[in-house]
Amino acid sequence: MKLFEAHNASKKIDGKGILHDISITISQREKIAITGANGSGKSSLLKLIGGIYEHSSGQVIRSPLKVGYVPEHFPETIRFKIYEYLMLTGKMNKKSKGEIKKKIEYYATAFSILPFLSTPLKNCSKGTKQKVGIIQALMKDPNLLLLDEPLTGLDEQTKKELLHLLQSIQGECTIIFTAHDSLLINRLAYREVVIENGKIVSDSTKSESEKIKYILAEIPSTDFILSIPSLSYQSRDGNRVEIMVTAAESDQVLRMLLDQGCSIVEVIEKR
Ligand SMILES: Nc1ncnc2c1ncn2[C@@H]1O[C@H](COP(=O)(O)OP(=O)(O)OP(=O)(O)O)[C@@H](O)[C@H]1O
Repeated sequence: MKLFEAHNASKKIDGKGILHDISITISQREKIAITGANGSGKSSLLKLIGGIYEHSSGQVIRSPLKVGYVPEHFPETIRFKIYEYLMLTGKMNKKSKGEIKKKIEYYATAFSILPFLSTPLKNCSKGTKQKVGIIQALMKDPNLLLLDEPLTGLDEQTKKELLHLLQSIQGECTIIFTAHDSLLINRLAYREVVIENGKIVSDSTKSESEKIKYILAEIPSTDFILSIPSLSYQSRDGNRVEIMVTAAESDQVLRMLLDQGCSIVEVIEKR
């Protein structure tokens, strides 16, 4: 199902052309990275897709969508504690108090921010603020999640954590994000749209060898995994880990795991 179509759409603000001749079709469940240099128009394209910017000319068709939008910068002046802020955004989405409480508890646990729920947002780390930004968007149960540079300024560990959280968002949700960070572009997106001076200059889907695979393995100890810095993994129950690799590198990693006496439980490709 198509979620968004633009045909030669342009956007001007105060007479200045920001986006030019944008033609693009986006379908349900896609995971798209919008990349390009600073000031090229990435955020503006994201806003056009989400309906935050209306087009000035051309044609834009949007399906009726619940859009969750995570801005690049969390407003620094918000005086609320995390819990209060999420309650408030939940109420703005017309959810019942019980439902909001349940969702806050669920996402605060999943995003490991339970201990900070009573902390004022302005005192939180950038990573925690970013998680809160994503939670407020997810609480809408969006079918389109838009993230503006979600990993910028975070340390490597928090980047990996957020990557896993974004990958674990199940269902029909379409995710579109702007990024400079190769981690998110390589590991989350299946399609990359490159923008230059407000124009789309490339729109490509990953080849089979670039697709991501997940290896679920039982390992004697995490030391071996930790010794490979580029490998991204998440601990599962007991001594199980889920390791994320590109299809091209999966055979080599499988061999390394077997050499180390690990047993392979499952290898899956996720979309
Ligand atoms: N609301 C606005 N008012 C005026 N100019 C704007 C507005 N939004 C975007 N622009 C201009 O449009 C151009 C593209 O901006 P945009 O934020 O979309 O780029 P970007 O690729 O996301 O940049 P960055 O990587 O630095 O975040 C810039 O020249 C910017 O100044």
